[in-house]
Amino acid sequence: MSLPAGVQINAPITADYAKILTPEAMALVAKLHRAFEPRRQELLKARVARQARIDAGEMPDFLPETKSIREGDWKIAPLPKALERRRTEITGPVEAKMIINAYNSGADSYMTDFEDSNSPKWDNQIQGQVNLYKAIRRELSFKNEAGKEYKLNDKIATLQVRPRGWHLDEKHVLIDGQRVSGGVFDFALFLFHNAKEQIARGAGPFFYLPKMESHLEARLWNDIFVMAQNEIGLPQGTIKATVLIETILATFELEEILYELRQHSAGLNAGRWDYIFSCIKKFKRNKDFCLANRGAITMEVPFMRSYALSLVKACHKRGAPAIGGMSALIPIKNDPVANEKALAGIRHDKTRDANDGFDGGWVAHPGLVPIAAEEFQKVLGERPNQWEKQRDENFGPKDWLNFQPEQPITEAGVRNNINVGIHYLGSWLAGNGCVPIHNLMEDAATAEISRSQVWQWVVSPKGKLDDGRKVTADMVRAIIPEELAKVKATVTAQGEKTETYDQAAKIFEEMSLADSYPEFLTLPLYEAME
Ligand SMILES: CC(=O)SCCNC(=O)CCNC(=O)[C@H](O)C(C)(C)COP(=O)(O)OP(=O)(O)OC[C@H]1O[C@@H](n2cnc3c(N)ncnc32)[C@H](O)[C@@H]1OP(=O)(O)O
Ligand SMILES: O=CC(=O)O
Ligand SMILES: [Mg+2]
Repeated sequence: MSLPAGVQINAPITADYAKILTPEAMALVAKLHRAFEPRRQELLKARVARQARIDAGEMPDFLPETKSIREGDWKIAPLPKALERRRTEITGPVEAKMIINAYNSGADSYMTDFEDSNSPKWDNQIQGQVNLYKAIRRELSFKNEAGKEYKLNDKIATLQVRPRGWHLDEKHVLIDGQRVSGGVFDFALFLFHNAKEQIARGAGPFFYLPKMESHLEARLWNDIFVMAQNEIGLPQGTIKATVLIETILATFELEEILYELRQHSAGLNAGRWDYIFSCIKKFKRNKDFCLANRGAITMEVPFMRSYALSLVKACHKRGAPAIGGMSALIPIKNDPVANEKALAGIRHDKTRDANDGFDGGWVAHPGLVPIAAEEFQKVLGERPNQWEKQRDENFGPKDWLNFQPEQPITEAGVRNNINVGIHYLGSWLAGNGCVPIHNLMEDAATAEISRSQVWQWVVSPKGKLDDGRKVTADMVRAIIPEELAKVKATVTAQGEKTETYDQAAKIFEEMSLADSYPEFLTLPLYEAME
């Protein structure tokens, strides 16, 4: 297959993949890479430098140089009709059956995911692009092993696409000998093949942008949008993107992020799981900071609540949608009592978000769409959104950095983190990036919390169990084989292979006991995968 000069693909290219990896589409990838890769690398270096300053005791605050943006009178550009109603947004990995089920779920919108819920194997990435290409043209179908056929309904959800974050490379694609950004690769291929088709069908190229830490990172996406629109002949402002506020540092730049993307913004989303992970990651070496068991860090604890309400306030002040995040609760089969409890938990989550002013929220599973829809209906009635609802609290650093509760930390909590971490890593290495574990949705973001808590409880003087024992490296080393055995038994009982789980346990131990904390668990995992 012919590729533009300087472009190399070191992975299999099937006949279907060749329809995506065309010379013209790869030329766009190469153009964006050559124009913007130096800036991506600078921004990644700036993250490392900032982390070093935080490790040395610097605390984040509002940026003095962007005061005029926070105080200025501006709004984001008007949104297309297709993005006015987003009460229910279902999310999920880019597999054919799940794409069809999500599109047909009755949700207003569907965020298809190359990120947290996707394991970025070459085949997952490119087959995902093939699936979306077909789905947008209504050519996607699927038949399961029992012969059940899946097709798209007449009425389907509005598509939004989440490319990978700035930290991830696509190692199979080299441009001038250098790895391309995973996010730029996912974005450019999708946009090149589908934007005009989506517009012709009454929607548009809509994206979700993950894990950003500053408005300068948002500016990079904006500049990429501008060049990509020019390259493929789309009017400026056609692309719309919702930014996930899922790092503690981004909370200090909510309005700046909206401002950078104001021609392309579709609002902000409260990505709670990566947010908790980011709080742990950023302040993990601060002796005063140590969060309790994962289950105790709910949306109702003060630092999470102040973040969520600040996000609604910033969005509505700027005419932008505020979209709520995802509860990890999912329907539970074969246990009606536990199922009722899980569904009540979802209802509670959506009721709170709707009353707080969010315009919609995420669900993990089609069975949860009607519940989320009902709760938003109660608050919104006939209105498609509540962009007009203004909040007037003035939360700031002392609220966002008030990291409580610190207790309980229990042996069960340590074991749960180790069990979930190994289970998720093993599944990810096998190519599945979203897994039900102990009746909860687990993806890269939730697994990051688990492995980071183990690291922090070992390192922090506050990492003590409720019975007085200190969490130590020896304790973790002793628990890992016990939890690995439990994980393997569970996976075997589900009829799946366990061959990736020993490696997962090894990587988990290395990551949670290393002196130098790996910035993302997906970085060593990605190097370990083909
Ligand atoms: C922190 C964040 O980033 S959140 C965003 C990322 N996370 C996600 O997107 C979560 C996506 N959700 C999922 O992957 C799944 O719901 C899981 C893994 C949590 C649970 O999956 P399962 O145990 O297979 O669910 P279950 O067996 O109840 O599924 C029933 C049906 O619903 C489908 N389904 C479940 N979740 C989804 C979904 N999110 N999208 C589309 N279809 C779905 C299943 O494919 C299955 O279809 P079938 O009956 O036609 O075979
Ligand atoms: O991407 C969402 C999150 O909660 O993380
Ligand atoms: Mg996330």
